[in-house]
Amino acid sequence: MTAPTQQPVIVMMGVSGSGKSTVARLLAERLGWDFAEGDAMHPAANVEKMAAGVPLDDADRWPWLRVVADWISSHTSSGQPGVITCSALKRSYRDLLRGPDVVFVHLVGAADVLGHRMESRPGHFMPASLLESQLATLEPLGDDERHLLVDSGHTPDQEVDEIVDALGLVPSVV
Ligand SMILES: Nc1ncnc2c1ncn2[C@@H]1O[C@H](COP(=O)(O)OP(=O)(O)O)[C@@H](O)[C@H]1O
Ligand SMILES: O=C(O)[C@H](O)[C@@H](O)[C@H](O)[C@H](O)COP(=O)(O)O
Repeated sequence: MTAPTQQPVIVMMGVSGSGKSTVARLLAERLGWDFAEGDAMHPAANVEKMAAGVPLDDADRWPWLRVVADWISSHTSSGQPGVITCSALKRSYRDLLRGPDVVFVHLVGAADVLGHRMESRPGHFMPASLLESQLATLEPLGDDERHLLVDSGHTPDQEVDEIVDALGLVPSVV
C-alpha cells in the first residue's frame, strides 16, 4: 500500500483586497484545517504605519515574515495541513516561506475591483490608497514556484471549489 500524500500548507497570497482572508478562512473551514491570519502577526508598528498610509518596506516585513514562516514550518514538520494568509508580494519573501509541502495560491484581481473592495470593507486598518504600492511591489509567481492562480472575481465559494479541485485537497478526518 502506498502512503497517502501529505496534504500541504496553503499560503493564500495577493495584494490587499484580493480576498485572502475571506477565501482562506472558508477553505480552512471546508477542509477542517488549521487557519491563521497573517495580518494578525504584524507587529503593532507595521499596522500603525499602514494605517497612516505609508507602505511597508523590506525591513518592516522581514520580522513579520519570519513569524509567518514559523507557523508554516511548525505545520509542515509535523505533517499537519493548514491555510495561512500572507501577501507574499516578493519572490524573496516567498523563498523564506516555501518548502516541499507549501503551495502558494495567488488571488488575482483587477485593480479597480480590489480598490472598491478595500473602500467598502468596514473596520480594516489598510487604506485603499496603499493598493497602488501593493501592486507595484507584487512580483508574479515564477513557473518554478509551486502555485495556483485563481481569478478573484468569482464568489468566495467558487474560488474555494476551484482550489480544492485543482490541488486535490482532502478534508481532515475528525
Ligand atoms: N470573491 C469575492 N467577491 C466579492 N467580495 C469579496 C470577495 N472576496 C472578498 N471580498 C470582500 O472584499 C473585501 C476584501 O476581502 P479580504 O478577504 O479582506 O481581502 P484581503 O485579505 O486580501 O485584503 C472584504 O470586504 C470581503 O468581504
Ligand atoms: O506586506 C504588506 O505590505 C502587508 O502585509 C500588506 O500586503 C497587507 O495587505 C496588509 O497587511 C493589509 O492586510 P490585507 O491584505 O488583509 O488587506
